[in-house]
Amino acid sequence: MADRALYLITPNFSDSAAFCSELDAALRAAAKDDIPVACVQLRLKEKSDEVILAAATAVREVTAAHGVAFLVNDRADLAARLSADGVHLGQQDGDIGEARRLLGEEADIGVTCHASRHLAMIAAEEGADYVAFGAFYPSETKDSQYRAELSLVEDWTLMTTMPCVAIGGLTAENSAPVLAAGADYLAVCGAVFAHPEGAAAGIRKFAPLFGHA
Ligand SMILES: Cc1ncc(COP(=O)(O)OP(=O)(O)O)c(N)n1
Ligand SMILES: Cc1ncsc1CCOP(=O)(O)O
Ligand SMILES: [Mg+2]
Repeated sequence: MADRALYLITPNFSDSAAFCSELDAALRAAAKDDIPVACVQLRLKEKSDEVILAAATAVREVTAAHGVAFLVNDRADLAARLSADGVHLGQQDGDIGEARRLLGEEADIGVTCHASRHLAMIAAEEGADYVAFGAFYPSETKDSQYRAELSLVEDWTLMTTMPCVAIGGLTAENSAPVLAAGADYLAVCGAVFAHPEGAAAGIRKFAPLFGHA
């Protein structure tokens, strides 16, 4: 994954065609304005495997067209069936070693570490490729009982070279301190996909954070 970039997380969509059209518009806008996008994580909750697999096929067509990595949330087995670029695992989503076995050495395996340096150190020891800290701000997408502080990111970047993702209520307006603290990726769902003027307008707002007016 490219460094210092957006990490897009899908909303829990039902209409794949409509979502893919929004995603395509967002990725076009990002490319035009030079806004780096490292990956798209397919995060579909409470859906059957068949629904996830069909949605994944549609979303991956869009990510592939834009040269953006495609990650699956929660399910290393589905990520393997899809030959996805990686998987994001929460603390209850299975074992990093098993995900590595299923996905191979090249896959990106990320792990939710909430607001805990201890969890991040364990994930690093177990072979994760990145750790995710959050929530930094209240999120409309997912309630989180954890609140991460900027100092956690600062400490992590001093301690290790392992990339870290920041997540939770991130917007173009509140993310500058998170990047300044050393976060490699800004994981964003609502600020892009729930933007009132559409996902392309949502993603354009992030341009100044990546050095573009
Ligand atoms: C990049 C990233 N960070 C954290 C999460 C949250 O994962 P998890 O705690 O497993 O919660 P769900 O997303 O599965 O509800 C994530 N998905 N992505
Ligand atoms: C999956 C997840 N985990 C912690 S907050 C969150 C949701 C991120 O979405 P948003 O960018 O809309 O807050
Ligand atoms: Mg999960």
